[in-house]
Amino acid sequence: MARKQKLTTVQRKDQRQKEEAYLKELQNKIEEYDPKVSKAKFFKDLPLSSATVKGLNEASFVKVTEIQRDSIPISLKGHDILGAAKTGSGKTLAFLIPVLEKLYREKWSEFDGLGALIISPTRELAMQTYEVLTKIGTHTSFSAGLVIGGKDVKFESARISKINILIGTPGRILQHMDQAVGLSTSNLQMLVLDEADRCLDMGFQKTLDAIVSNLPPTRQTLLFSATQSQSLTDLARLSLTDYKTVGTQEVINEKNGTAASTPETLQQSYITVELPDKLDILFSFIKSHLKSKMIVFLSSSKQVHFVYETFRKMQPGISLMHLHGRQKQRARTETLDKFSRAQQVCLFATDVVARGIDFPSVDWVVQLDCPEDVDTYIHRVGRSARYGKQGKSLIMLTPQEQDAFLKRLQMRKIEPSKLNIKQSKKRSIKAQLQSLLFIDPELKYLGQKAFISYIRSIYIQKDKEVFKFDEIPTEEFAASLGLPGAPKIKMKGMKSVQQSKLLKNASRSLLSLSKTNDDGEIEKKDKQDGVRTKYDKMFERKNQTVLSEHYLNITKSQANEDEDDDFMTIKRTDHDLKEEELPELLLHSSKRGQKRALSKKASLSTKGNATKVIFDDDGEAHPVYELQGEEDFEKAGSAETQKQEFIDKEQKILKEVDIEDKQVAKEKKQEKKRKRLENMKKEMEAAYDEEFGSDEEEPVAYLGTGNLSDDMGNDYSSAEEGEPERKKSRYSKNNDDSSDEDDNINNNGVIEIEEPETLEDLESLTARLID
Ligand SMILES: Nc1ncnc2c1ncn2[C@@H]1O[C@H](COP(=O)(O)OP(=O)(O)OP(=O)(O)O)[C@@H](O)[C@H]1O
Repeated sequence: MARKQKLTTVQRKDQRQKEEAYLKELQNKIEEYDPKVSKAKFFKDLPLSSATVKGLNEASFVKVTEIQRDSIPISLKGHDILGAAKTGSGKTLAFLIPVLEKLYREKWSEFDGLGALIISPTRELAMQTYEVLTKIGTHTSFSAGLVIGGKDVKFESARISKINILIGTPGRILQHMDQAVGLSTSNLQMLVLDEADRCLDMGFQKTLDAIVSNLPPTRQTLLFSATQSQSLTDLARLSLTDYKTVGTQEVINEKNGTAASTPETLQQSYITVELPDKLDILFSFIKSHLKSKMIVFLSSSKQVHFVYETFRKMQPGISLMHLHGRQKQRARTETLDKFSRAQQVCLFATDVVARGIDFPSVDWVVQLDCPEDVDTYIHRVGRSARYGKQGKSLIMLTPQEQDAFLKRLQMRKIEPSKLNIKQSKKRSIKAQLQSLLFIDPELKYLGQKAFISYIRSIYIQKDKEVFKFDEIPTEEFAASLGLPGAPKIKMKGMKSVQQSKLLKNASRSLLSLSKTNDDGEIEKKDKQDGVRTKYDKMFERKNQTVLSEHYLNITKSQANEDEDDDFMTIKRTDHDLKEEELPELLLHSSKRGQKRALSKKASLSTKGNATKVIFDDDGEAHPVYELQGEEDFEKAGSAETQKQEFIDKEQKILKEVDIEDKQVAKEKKQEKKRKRLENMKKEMEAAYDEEFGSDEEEPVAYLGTGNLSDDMGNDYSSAEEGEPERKKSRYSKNNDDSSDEDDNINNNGVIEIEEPETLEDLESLTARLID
């Protein structure tokens, strides 16, 4: 890069004036721009700064999409937006570009703090948005940060004050707001709620309300989704002021009931399958689409886990992956990354990736389990046929679900075509599953969990016309998973699911579900006949830790995997059941917890010393000596001897207790010392990171050069048309500091940025920028 000249005061003044003039001109262009008249085709046709256009072009974004063309000019004018456009139509850029532009025009710098807040319902979506932002923002001077949980809050807090654009999930953002250190929202210019209706479905209403109430009312708010639900309209009413609704015609028509809001390039189909045949059909489907990239949606992480583990063993001939909200963040990120890059692969997933995630070139979206509503259907199938590409979707509907769900789809103008299964292609895997589960207790256990979570998922559904709990063929379904029988789910006042069906007309309160057995585990079906295998005995044991380490890894570890914020687990919380009414699905508590519960010693320790008492005729309790006759008393020795014996005994106890107390005090002291040293170490590390940057994932990235001149494609020294130079950011990646006091202009400090391809690239880029 060319070495820059040191600027004189006059030159700098001149630059500032040009900068002012440039920004004024940009503002005028925005005001004059009429989206109805000027139908922009390219980003350069929109009233955008050259820094943003350059960043977009370098990221291969040249032509605008419909939602971008229609919404960006309105957002630039400062209006609040309720934006709706089909899946894969480019909504991310529709809100990121106005964010960058707003801060650019406000000449935002690191000293101005947080300028924009972008809230996403899932970690995956937040990461993806962050990635797009860092791609297109390379010619701006802002810092961007990602807070999604799964990281040390203190670590994030220490850096959050430097962030201009913060992207995160609702819970984690509120956590930072509550801590009131670092994160100051008083200057906030823009709030973006991406897939806001999903946040509401996941039960984040209160969190969102709390976040929004902390923000200055003067801010601009953009709200985007591919579906327009009532909850979204309600949220819009609460959080937007005088907003404009922007949507592609299809979404508006879809609302009017005249067009579907699924992409035209998506070929949609359905098949009718009895619940017990679903896995057979899925396996056959995968076997006959080995050259495809597909996502299979299931309704719970336990089902995902089970199908993934069993199908892996049956080796259908294609690479299999799984992703759900109960995995560790690292595993989730790795799978996202691998799946994005793979070409022939099958991903089993929950709705954690149903919304917003932009996987390239997905050929098939298969819905093994019926989604909870049409919106979820639209988002799931929207993982294919993105940005005008071709794609296919298949939904398996049971005869019980079919009519009602197809009716729901039809009301939204979605009419998938019926597929029939070729008998020649159909093969049953039931026997294989049975033998797999027979020889592998781990799989059997996973199967039981999958069974129960499916039953539970049907039970909690709101739409009772589609999801008919009492028509589930439980025995056949269990057999289809390879289980020897349907695990009993015991309910309060009832003995089994079957019995609950007998009471299907009883009020829901009667269906309050009780704990299953002493361990909170599913109750085993009585073995009336047959020989109990060693595995059966194993499963009957209370202490499941007898199972292998692998078992512990694949099951119990899940409980700990949610790390510090279980809000990240995708789950519907707006069903109208109370948690305690749901079938109990808990695994045994931790090993230590179990030991503690079973330990006699531990339980006695809380009860104090036992003292023998005698009850008088009135039922009053007295110490033994009070009601003892004189003769009996003297039998035990003279009063003096008894007194001495008593004193000796008590002294002995005191001594023992004293030793124990000293030991406890010593341990406490050691623990305190250890903690002090640990804190000191942490402080030193933090100070070191502050000074030299950290190897860990850094939640702050600096997007551009901080040099308006550069960003506008002009070096001041060669600027003919006088594009001005912008004030330098201390954190800009370009280290050439042309402040007049500083003679040490060092252009060798320029970091060359390759386009990040993977999340690891992005992380290392972030770390390098900080350095
Ligand atoms: N102007 C553009 N030029 C080229 N590609 C684009 C453009 N805008 C978006 N894309 C690409 O289209 C794909 C879909 O974009 P995006 O993820 O923003 O869609 P979306 O509308 O947010 O979808 P969803 O509703 O599923 O979240 C992405 O791969 C993105 O890179």
